[in-house]
Amino acid sequence: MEVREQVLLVGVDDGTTDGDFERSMEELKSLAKACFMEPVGIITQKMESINKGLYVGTGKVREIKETAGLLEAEVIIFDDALSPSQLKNLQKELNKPVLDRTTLILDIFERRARTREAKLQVESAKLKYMLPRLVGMHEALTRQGGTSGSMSSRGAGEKKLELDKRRIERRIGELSRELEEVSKERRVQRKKRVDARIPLVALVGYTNAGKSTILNAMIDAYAEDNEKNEKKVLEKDMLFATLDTTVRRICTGNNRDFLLSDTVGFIHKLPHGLVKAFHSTLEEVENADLLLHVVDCSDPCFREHMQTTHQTLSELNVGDKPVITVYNKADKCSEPIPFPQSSGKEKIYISAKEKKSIAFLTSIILDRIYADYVWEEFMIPYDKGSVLSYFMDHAHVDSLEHEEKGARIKVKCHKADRDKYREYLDEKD
Ligand SMILES: Nc1nc2c(ncn2[C@@H]2O[C@H](COP(=O)(O)OP(=O)(O)OP(=O)(O)O)[C@@H](O)[C@H]2O)c(=O)[nH]1
Ligand SMILES: [Mg+2]
Repeated sequence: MEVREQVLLVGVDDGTTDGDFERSMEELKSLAKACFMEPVGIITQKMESINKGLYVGTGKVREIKETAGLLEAEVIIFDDALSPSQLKNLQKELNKPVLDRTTLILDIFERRARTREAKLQVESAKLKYMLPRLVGMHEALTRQGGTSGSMSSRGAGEKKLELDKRRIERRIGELSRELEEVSKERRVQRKKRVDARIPLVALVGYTNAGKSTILNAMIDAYAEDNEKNEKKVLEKDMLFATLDTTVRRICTGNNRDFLLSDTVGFIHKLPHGLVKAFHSTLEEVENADLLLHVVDCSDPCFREHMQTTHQTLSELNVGDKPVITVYNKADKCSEPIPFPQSSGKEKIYISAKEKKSIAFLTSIILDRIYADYVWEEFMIPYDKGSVLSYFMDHAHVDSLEHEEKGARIKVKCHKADRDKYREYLDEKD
């Protein structure tokens, strides 16, 4: 059996939001577990503001050191992004490896990255985070090696640090060039889709809300049997199961297809730099016609999770896109909520595990993305075959009858198409 590293978790409660702190520490526990670590204890401190030099108070540092010794913790993990000087000082005081929330998230991202783009993005984010913190990391290593103190070894250490810095800077440069290449390929793909005028719907929301489960259920409902398995994505009860953006075509028939994209989940205290690092995968969200904000409404903290998602979306400058809030896992709520049901145009309650809910969600999506579509009847003369085939390819055709003067079709088409082909409208009176 694999030996798990024992870790001690540390957090500061600044008392700003009720219940926020406990939730954050619980989440840190899950993050540590997702990195295959074993949390053996939690130390917390109530403080109005974080200590600039040490994150916690001086007395607390002593307590952490003693507790870590007692519980045989090998690593100490802090619940915030530590500044380079905090990291350096804590490492020195505690004489043990120190990690922070961001490092854990980056570590999980690294494990989960599958596509070339995700791998490049994670490596770049990690190096950018490490660069200003190298000094602290180096000092800790030198101390552990027992070579601190002598002038000659310090000189050698500084030289090594300089070399490491330069190597990392070079690699960051390479990575951003490679990412630009991948991003270009993605843009070509997107242009093809835009030209084909297929609406793009993006699933967004907190990690573990059920985004991938919804995508898979849609594939189950609307894909051919033989391609179901290869199209599906990973859904799992763990943080950040999805790192790559996957776009799938959902074929509901009658020219009412849409593309559905699954994206990386958001989390509380996700560092700004990391959101930016994922910019190119999140471009699908920026280009979406409609966002489905998936919320796990069985989670007691769902309101805070929604808040985090809203913040992250506005960081991505997509805060004003049309949104449907999908309250998912209604089957798991402690207070039963009837589902599927909608509340106004913007909110629906479903369970991704239920077929009826998926059909309901699909009809709500179609109503929204095809809101600019209108029912019309056209009479298209037989010598205008190209107009007829345009409607057959781009409109939702209800009926087609061949009459003496031409083809009579009843369709739901885009308003722009109705205006363009106004002369063929079959106005009865
Ligand atoms: N009971 C119940 N469980 C659900 C429902 N939807 C999803 N789940 C479960 O919730 C867990 C997380 O689902 P995912 O679809 O992987 O969540 P996600 O939003 O894609 O998560 P990330 O990829 O980490 O961002 C899985 O174990 C699902 O089986 C639901 O409606 N009801
Ligand atoms: Mg997922």
